[in-house]
Formats: sequence, structure tokens, C-alpha cells
Amino acid sequence: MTHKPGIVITGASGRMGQMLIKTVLDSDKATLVGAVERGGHDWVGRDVGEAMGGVPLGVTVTDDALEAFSKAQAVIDFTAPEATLEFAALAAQARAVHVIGTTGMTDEQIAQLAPAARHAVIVRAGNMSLGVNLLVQLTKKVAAALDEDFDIEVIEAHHHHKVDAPSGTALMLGEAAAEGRGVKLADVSDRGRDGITGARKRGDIGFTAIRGGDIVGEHDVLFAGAGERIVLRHMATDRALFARGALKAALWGQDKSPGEYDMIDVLGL
Ligand SMILES: NC(=O)c1ccc[n+]([C@@H]2O[C@H](COP(=O)([O-])OP(=O)(O)OC[C@H]3O[C@@H](n4cnc5c(N)ncnc54)[C@H](O)[C@@H]3O)[C@@H](O)[C@H]2O)c1
Ligand SMILES: O=C(O)C1=N[C@H](C(=O)O)CCC1
Repeated sequence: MTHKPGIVITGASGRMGQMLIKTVLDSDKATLVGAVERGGHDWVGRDVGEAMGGVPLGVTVTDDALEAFSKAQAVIDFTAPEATLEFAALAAQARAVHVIGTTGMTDEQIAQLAPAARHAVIVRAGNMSLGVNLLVQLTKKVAAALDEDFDIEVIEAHHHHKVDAPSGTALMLGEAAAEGRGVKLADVSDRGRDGITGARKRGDIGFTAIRGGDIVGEHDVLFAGAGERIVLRHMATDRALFARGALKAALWGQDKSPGEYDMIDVLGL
């Protein structure tokens, strides 16, 4: 029998945490060996299966991340920026693959992952789905083919609990559009228009964030020209999509050298 990598899920009680636990349990390629929550959370000390309203799974939710990671081959982490930075150092110490789905990290926080990536594999992406990563590649191609006569706008919509904007996916799409155009996103990014903004600046890449209800995640990249518009669209209707991608990344990372990777690497796009 081949060895199944042991997986720890951080943020176990979260929307993605619970989806990731179900995805690992449903997989015949990996085993759930740990579940981590923040100190003081009422799931800590409980069996994770029972806490999720099901049967006991023999895995107790812990706030001791290093202890949990030391038994694992991979950590799948969809939590919050500060927590993810802490987990990166601990996953590196345990030599476990660290799959990061957390969004809303600043450029400075992303740079702080580098020391951990010298010791362990880190796969980080603002969106783990095949469809969005294909859309990233398409966006790059379309942006490279069109000149600044086409205004680029990224429009995203998510559920009302989401705390960061623009979404990680919108930023991936914006980066891809900027790369296609041969410019730096930071130089052309236009976020949060309000009031007398003045006319749109040629070459800018605009972002709009919609928040409402239970929208899982929707992204449009609009190329608006004179007399015509092109819209590239992805619509996620089920969070399982992201969890499946994250598990794929955790398995893919098992035989890779330490370093920072993304889903384009995992999916070979
Ligand atoms: N990359 C992707 O494909 C993708 C997909 C969906 C969501 N996300 C991102 O994943 C993150 C989580 O999303 P969510 O909807 O599950 O949020 P959520 O609020 O439902 O869950 C976050 C969980 O993290 C836990 N947490 C926070 N700090 C912690 C700590 N120090 N230790 C342990 N646990 C801690 C919280 O208690 C909570 O259970 C967000 O950044 C979101 O944008 C990414
Ligand atoms: O629910 C969320 O939060 C999501 N976050 C990611 C993002 O910021 O793009 C991916 C889609 C869902």
C-alpha cells in the first residue's frame, strides 16, 4: 500500500476549514492527521468530527500548531494573514508542505514568507481553482493582444462575510492583465472610486468589489473599447472547488524542492 500524506487543516471551524476537512476525508490519497484553531476558540479540545456535527474522527482540535504540524506532511491554511505568517515558520520547522489560500496579505507580509520557503515547499494562490488559473492565463494573453484603447476593469463579487478587498483572485487577474501589458500593477491600479474622480486615466486597471449574501466568488475581467467589449468571466458556485485545488497542491508539493510556488505551477498551465 502506498503512503498517504498526513494533512493538517488550520482554521478548522471556518467556511473553508470545514470544506477542506470534508475534502480530505473524502479523498483516498490523503489522511486527516490534525485540525488547528486559534487559542480560546470553543472547538479547541473537541473531536473535529463531533464539532462539525458528525461522527467522531479521532482528531482533536488543537491550538498547538507546531505539535500538529510535526505529525504531518502538509498543512492547508485558509485563515488570516497574521496567522498564516506564524504557520509558515512552523510548517517550515516541521518540513511540511504549506498550502496557503489566505488572501489579504500585504506585499510586506508576502515577502516575510521567503525564509520559510528556504526550508519547505510553499504553494500560495488567491484562488485554487483550475478555472480561475486558466482565466489568469487568458487575461494575460488578451491584455497583451490589445492596446490601451481598451480599458481594463476587474469586477468581483463575494459573500457579506468577506473581510478583504479587492479579492485575492481579483489581484491575480489584475497582475496578469498588467503583465500582459508590460506594466507594473502598482503603477496603474485604480481602486475605490468615489466622488468627483475625474475622467478615467488611460492605461489604468480598475477594481470594483461587490459584497452581498452568500455569493461564493465571481470575477469578470472587462476589456472595454470603442464600440465593443470583451468580458472574461469565472463563477464559483461551490467552495469544494477551492478545497479540491488546495488538496491537489498539497499532494503535488510532496516531492518538490523547498521554494515558493503557485497554482499555475501545480496545474502545469
Ligand atoms: N485561495 C482560495 O482559493 C480561497 C478560497 C476561499 C477563501 N479563501 C481565503 O481563505 C481565508 C479564509 O476564508 P473563510 O471564508 O474560510 O473565512 P472564515 O472566517 O470562515 O475562517 C477563517 C478561520 O481561521 C481561523 N483562524 C484565524 N486566526 C487563526 C489562528 N491564529 N490560528 C488558527 N485559526 C485561526 C478562524 O477562527 C476561522 O475559523 C480568507 O482569507 C479567504 O479570502 C481563499
Ligand atoms: O470566500 C472568499 O473569501 C474567497 N476568497 C478568495 C479571494 O479572495 O479571491 C477566492 C474566492 C473565495
